[in-house]
Amino acid sequence: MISPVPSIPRSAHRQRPEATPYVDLTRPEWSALRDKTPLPLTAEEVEKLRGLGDVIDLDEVRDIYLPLSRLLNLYVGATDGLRGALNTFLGEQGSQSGTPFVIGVAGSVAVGKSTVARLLQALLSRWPEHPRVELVTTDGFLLPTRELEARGLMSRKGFPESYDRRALTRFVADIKAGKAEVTAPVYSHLIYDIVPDQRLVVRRPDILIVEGLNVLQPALPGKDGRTRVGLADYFDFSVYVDARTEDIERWYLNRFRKLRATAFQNPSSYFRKYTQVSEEEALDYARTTWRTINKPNLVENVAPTRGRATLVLRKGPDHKVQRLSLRKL
Ligand SMILES: Nc1ncnc2c1ncn2[C@@H]1O[C@H](COP(=O)(O)OP(=O)(O)O)[C@@H](O)[C@H]1O
Ligand SMILES: CC(C)(COP(=O)(O)O)[C@@H](O)C(=O)NCCC(=O)O
Repeated sequence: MISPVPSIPRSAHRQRPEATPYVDLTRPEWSALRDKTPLPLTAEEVEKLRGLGDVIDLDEVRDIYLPLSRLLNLYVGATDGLRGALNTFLGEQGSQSGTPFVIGVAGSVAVGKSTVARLLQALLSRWPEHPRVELVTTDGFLLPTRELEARGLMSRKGFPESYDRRALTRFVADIKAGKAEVTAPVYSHLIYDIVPDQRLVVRRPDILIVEGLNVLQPALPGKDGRTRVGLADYFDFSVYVDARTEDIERWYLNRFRKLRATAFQNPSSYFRKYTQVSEEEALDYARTTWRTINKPNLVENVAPTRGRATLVLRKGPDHKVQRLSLRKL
């Protein structure tokens, strides 16, 4: 008689480690790597970081962002080595040089992308191997207000369709190709629109940081159904800044409250009207914007790209990074 195949007890299924392309680290595990990081921060550099105008806890810089700048420094060197190997293989047809290392920084509105990107720019530029670090935010590629209005997209600002995605991809492709000078439009939070007649100029950086909500979105297929080259195809490394949605909403409302007391007071500010009403009325508007625009965009478009990042930084309610997931090679 054939004996039946023994069934695997349910508990064994549960214990089998889940296959994942990431190595997960707790905050203490990651911050221990700090000791292996050359270039500790000098007092002068600490002052410079403070000058960025962000509320940054310096322990957070030492524990999280300093080791991250070391990891990125290693990646830049290793990518140069790989490029050398490729050039050797391709010979005449290869000969790529002076190609900048491109880092994408993704995440929800108000999760802290700009703060992370500015910190990385400051920390990475301290390394003698790559002193020229440029930072570009994707808002420059939002369609101008008149175009958003014409397409009925004013309440979809930040959604993938509110950008000129082709121009954004071309911009990064040109920088990656080593073009001497590449320009981009400029967005102003003050006027809530693209600034006419102003361009941002990028001249052959060692590292380019591209920060924006949708930088990890795959390209839409072409009309012929073929896959197109997308922005993320040009990234050498990407960071997804992650946190609980309720925490992000709170940060969004806090930032709105702070801006109401500062930048919105400017007579040219698009949001000046919210300084003329009560704080509660102003916050009601911000809550509605969160509920109808930024949260749906996070859920539908931004969060689904998390799994494409090289590194996921998971923040706690106080903005401190609690866990990190780093893609294995
Ligand atoms: N590490 C941090 N510590 C404390 N506050 C932070 C930190 N990072 C961001 N914030 C605050 O959270 C809010 C959103 O950050 P910001 O970088 O403007 O987000 P995003 O660029 O993703 O919209 C801002 O008010 C910012 O000052
Ligand atoms: C300008 C943004 C779309 C972010 O752009 P990004 O640089 O991430 O491409 C966003 O900050 C924004 O203004 N969203 C519109 C809804 C709101 O006012 O919060």
